[in-house]
Amino acid sequence: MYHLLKGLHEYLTRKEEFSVIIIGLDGAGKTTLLERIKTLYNDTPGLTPDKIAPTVGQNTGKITLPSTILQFWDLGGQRGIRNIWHRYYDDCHAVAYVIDAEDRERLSEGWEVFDSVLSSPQILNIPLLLIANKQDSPQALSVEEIRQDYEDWHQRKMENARRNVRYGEGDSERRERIASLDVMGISAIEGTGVKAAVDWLFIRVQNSRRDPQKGIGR
Ligand SMILES: Nc1nc2c(ncn2[C@@H]2O[C@H](COP(=O)(O)OP(=O)(O)OP(=O)(O)O)[C@@H](O)[C@H]2O)c(=O)[nH]1
Ligand SMILES: [Mg+2]
Repeated sequence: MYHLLKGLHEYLTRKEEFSVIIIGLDGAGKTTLLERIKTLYNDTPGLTPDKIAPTVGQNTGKITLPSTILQFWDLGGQRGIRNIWHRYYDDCHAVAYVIDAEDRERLSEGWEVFDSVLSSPQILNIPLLLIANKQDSPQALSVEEIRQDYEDWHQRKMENARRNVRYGEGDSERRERIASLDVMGISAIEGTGVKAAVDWLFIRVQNSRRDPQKGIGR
């Protein structure tokens, strides 16, 4: 009887686990965001910004929410490391793509990389959030400006590629995705907007079609 009740209790209090990957160019603030999430949700605080070095490989962090565990995978964004991202695509349940909204010079590079992420078939149907980080900086572009900058960049790319048939392949799906793209502004350093972004991921992974038991590393 004890085992039966224990089993029932475990079943009823079982938490589904979902994997979220955090990607974006080097210096966008991904690790600062991960550590901020840990500080906001866990008893043990994450690292303070002065203790964070560029990521070579990955960092992980887990938070527990009602009926759900979110496992974050913060992947290094340096050029030579980006080619490992795709290994995580098959088994993740959501993608957070972080943009440095302050670094206008690297926005195009950020969109180029973002565009290649969007064209990956493995993550076509999973929730994707574009995060405009560093909103605490007076130089940062706002959420609306970031969205506009991406749309302008994409428009230019389409015009340049008109004659390139290959770019047109699968583009209607990508356009659909862009039209419904959610962009949120945060400051990983100050913590503003971070809970709203986590809420977005939490709600969206619950509705995602991918099997929660499948996650990365399982
Ligand atoms: N002003 C401001 N600076 C930030 C913010 N988030 C991160 N930074 C700074 O941006 C720099 C890069 O932050 P990281 O978190 O290491 O960036 P990353 O995206 O993890 O970089 P890689 O690990 O190389 O891919 C650091 O100097 C951070 O302190 C923010 O919200 N506002
Ligand atoms: Mg990092």
